[in-house]
Amino acid sequence: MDISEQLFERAKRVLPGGVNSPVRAYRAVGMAPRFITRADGAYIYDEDGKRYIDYVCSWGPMILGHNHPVIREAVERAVKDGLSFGAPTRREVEIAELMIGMVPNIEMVRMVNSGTEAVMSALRLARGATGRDKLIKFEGCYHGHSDCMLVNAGSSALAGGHPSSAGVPVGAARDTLTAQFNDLASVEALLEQNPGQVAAVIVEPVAANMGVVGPAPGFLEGLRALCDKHGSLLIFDEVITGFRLAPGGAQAYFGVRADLVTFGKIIGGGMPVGAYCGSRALLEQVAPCGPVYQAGTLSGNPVAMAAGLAQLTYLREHPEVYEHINAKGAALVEGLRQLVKRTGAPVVINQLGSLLAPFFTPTAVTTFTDAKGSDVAKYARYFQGMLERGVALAPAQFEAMFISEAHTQAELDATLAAAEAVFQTL
Ligand SMILES: Cc1ncc(COP(=O)(O)O)c(C=O)c1O
Ligand SMILES: N[C@H](C=O)CCC(=O)O
Repeated sequence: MDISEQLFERAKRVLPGGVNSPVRAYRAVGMAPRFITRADGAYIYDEDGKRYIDYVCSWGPMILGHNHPVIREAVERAVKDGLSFGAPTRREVEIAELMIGMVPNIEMVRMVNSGTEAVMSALRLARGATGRDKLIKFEGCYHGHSDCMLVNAGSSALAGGHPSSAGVPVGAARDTLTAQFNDLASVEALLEQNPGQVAAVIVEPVAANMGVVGPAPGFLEGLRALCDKHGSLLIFDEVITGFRLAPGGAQAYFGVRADLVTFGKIIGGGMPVGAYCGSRALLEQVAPCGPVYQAGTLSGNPVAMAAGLAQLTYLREHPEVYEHINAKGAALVEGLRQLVKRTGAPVVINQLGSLLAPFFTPTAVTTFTDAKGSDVAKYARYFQGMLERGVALAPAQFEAMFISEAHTQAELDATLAAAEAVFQTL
């Protein structure tokens, strides 16, 4: 047993499944997880001294690569002033101003500690503001683990076989209606069957927890129109797409306005942060201004704000980052598609900007049904082969690959060389 395997055995005695988040247990790829000691640039290093090109990027936050000096130094400076005050700070104002300046259609920001909290709070706000209880989400989209969102969810909930979790009271899930991603008619039908009752439609503008599936032309615009027609709020869950597709996120990238937007990941620079944002009229319904209660002991934590502020400031001052990561996404997908042609491997690769996912299926993947129909056992073999060759992909089919500013042509070439070898074995 190598050191990671030994640590995993120890971990399983004290942590459920040996981990603090299910996907990390590598169950979907049938092996023991790597235990990571450090990360730098495009690489992560494990307890056994092995180095991997990292396409997990902490599930998205590390858009500039790991251990970026600008963020590390901001955190080091912040730590010297104390770890938490439970009181307002200048940095919270600065990061909110920065986000409002970069993202269209948001006038106010409330900081929380995770993407889950951001979505849970945005949904409460939507229900409070509209006086309606029902919500529409999409099968295979993941919005964190609040009760009402663990209904037909994606990500590890799907990979682990529990898209609708045990422990969610019937009452908490009853008002969550499920539609199909890229199928406007399924949304329209639910809105018509529940007239005047749907508080919000929540969507990942790019579905990135069923692998990666982009919105079909007109899908997001159609959701906007349906929400307007039925008086429901449109929530973009931009925990993955926010500050990744573009500085203004999916709203800017696709030119569609959302009423509420949730963020996480990138806005924390690697620290635990989430936020929900929208118009002044909506956000002023939140306590202490309005009747929708939401609070947090560590919300707006000064160290987390320093990391997020440093990362977002860097992104605002270096918009070329987006050209770079999107071009690298396009180059990687092009290289992989050529390999698919050459080797005849039955693989479809979806890509939007710096988000990618391979599906082991011969036909296009544009819906959740298509994604679910791909060969997950083959994905597991692909993952294992790539890891052996020093490339760390998401350890489950229903996740995204993330490209950072730190990935260079050398890493892309090494990734393609590894993929060529692995495709031949599948
Ligand atoms: C789109 C989306 N929303 C919400 C979440 C929940 O965020 P967190 O894991 O920070 O709670 C995630 C990821 O986990 C996500 O990908
Ligand atoms: N798909 C999830 C977030 O985007 C993966 C992170 C996790 O569940 O630990």
